[in-house]
Amino acid sequence: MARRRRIAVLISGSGTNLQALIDACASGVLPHTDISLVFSNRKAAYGLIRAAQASPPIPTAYLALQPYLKSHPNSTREDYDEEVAWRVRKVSPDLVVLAGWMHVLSERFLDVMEGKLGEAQSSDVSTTTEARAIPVINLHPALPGAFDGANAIDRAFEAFQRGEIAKTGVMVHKVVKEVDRGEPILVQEIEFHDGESKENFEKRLHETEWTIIVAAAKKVLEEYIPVGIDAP
Ligand SMILES: Nc1nc2c(c(=O)[nH]1)N[C@@H](CN(C=O)c1ccc(C(=O)N[C@@H](CCC(=O)O)C(=O)O)cc1)CN2
Ligand SMILES: NCC(=O)N[C@@H]1O[C@H](COP(=O)([O-])[O-])[C@@H](O)[C@H]1O
Repeated sequence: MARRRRIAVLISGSGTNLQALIDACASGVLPHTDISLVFSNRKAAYGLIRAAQASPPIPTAYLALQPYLKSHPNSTREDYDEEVAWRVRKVSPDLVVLAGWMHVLSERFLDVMEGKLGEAQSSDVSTTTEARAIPVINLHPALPGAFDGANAIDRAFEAFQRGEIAKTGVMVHKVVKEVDRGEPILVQEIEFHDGESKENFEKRLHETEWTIIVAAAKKVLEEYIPVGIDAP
């Protein structure tokens, strides 16, 4: 009997994309798959409530950058990133999904996910990482190379209003050090409609996100751990 597949989801906000993943696991669209951790860098992230209200409830964790730095004198942002990575690695996910995670991750996070670092250095996390590399993917509301970084939706809509573009899109890509420059996994273009309100445009875009994030997770999980194959 093949073991179930595990996803860890990193969030910072309302968690509507997390909810899409929760629903996909529950409905079998993501077969034999569980979300084993929802991690937030913001205490008020509603996605933490979504996880707690899932059936069964999904374990959650929270760690924000500034409180971490205050409680760890002389620590750096990179130390924080590595701490986050060990806490995520502790649940041995098969896939890590950044779903509205609004923090740029340094290489220290990626090195831990790739299995390049040895024992956890943190006092909070006692684990020895296997060498297994864990894929990390990110949902970004823009086309490859178009509007990297934060506030991509607003920037794209404003560019359309200036007559500079006629379409934008949503992508899920592999996470690398360079923000939003990882290899695209899935891309969905979205046309702008003349006269359409920003609210309606955003509604269409978010609905596209909810579909593509599930499809991308399914694609990556199948590549790494096809259903029915015993995972490591
Ligand atoms: N190394 C990488 N880290 C992250 C990636 C990535 O591709 N590589 N994707 C982002 C997600 N994201 C866009 O998709 C994004 C999120 C946030 C920011 C940003 O400028 N964050 C600021 C803080 C903003 C805030 O707290 O409101 C920051 O980190 O200082 C840029 C891009 C996730 N990380
Ligand atoms: N650069 C990353 C970025 O802008 N991510 C965006 O944050 C929102 C999170 O919504 P959610 O918390 O409801 O899933 C989504 O629109 C996602 O594309």
